[in-house]
Amino acid sequence: MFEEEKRAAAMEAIKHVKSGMKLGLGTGSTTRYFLDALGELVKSGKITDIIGVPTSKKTEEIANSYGIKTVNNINNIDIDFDGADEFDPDGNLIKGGGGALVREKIVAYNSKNVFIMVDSSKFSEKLHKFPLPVEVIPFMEDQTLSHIEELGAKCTFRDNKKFISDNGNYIIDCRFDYTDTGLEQKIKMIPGVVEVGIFHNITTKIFKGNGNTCEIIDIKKL
Ligand SMILES: O=C(CO)[C@H](O)[C@H](O)COP(=O)(O)O
Repeated sequence: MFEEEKRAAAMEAIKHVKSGMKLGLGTGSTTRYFLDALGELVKSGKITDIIGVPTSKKTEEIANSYGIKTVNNINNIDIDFDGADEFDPDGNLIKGGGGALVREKIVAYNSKNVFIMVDSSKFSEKLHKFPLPVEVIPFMEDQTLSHIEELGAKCTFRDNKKFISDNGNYIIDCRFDYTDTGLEQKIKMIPGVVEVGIFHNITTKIFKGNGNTCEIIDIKKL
């Protein structure tokens, strides 16, 4: 439904890619528009010497199909390009709808700039719409879920534990009345929790599709 807006966001964001850059490569349908456009630029030789850090096996496969070099361990990533499931006016994000939140947060945290590409449906004044994804190890996982529920959520294992992340873990989708960023630390303290899909104070710019145009929201000064 919002495909035109996703594409508009990706086409605006990709203008910031320069040859020789180290890029974080996100996961999801919006980032797919970015990856396909980047792939065409690399194939045509308009952009060269890119190194990508993929945030999922799917993204790695797409990048490699275009001949983009990918690595899993590198310093000084210039720009991380990724999507989000929900964002607020301060650039706080909910991520993990595609189950890639662990690698996405590691890449974002280690990038000089984080550019988030979204369609207009992802905006909320306060984060509350999208259930908060939490990645947990497959050991005593039912107890881990119970401890998260004690914080005020209704939790379910994604696809009844049939969904397994690229890291071999389960994802729990947590429905809070609204997702206060303070929950990130409270949930991460629970033994068994690997990562929480709250991305607080990480975003540099948001590229928000609006019809066939894109609004750029500056969160942090570059
Ligand atoms: O966090 C993510 C994956 O873990 C995705 O970036 C997020 O789910 C947005 O995906 P889409 O662009 O398909 O809406």
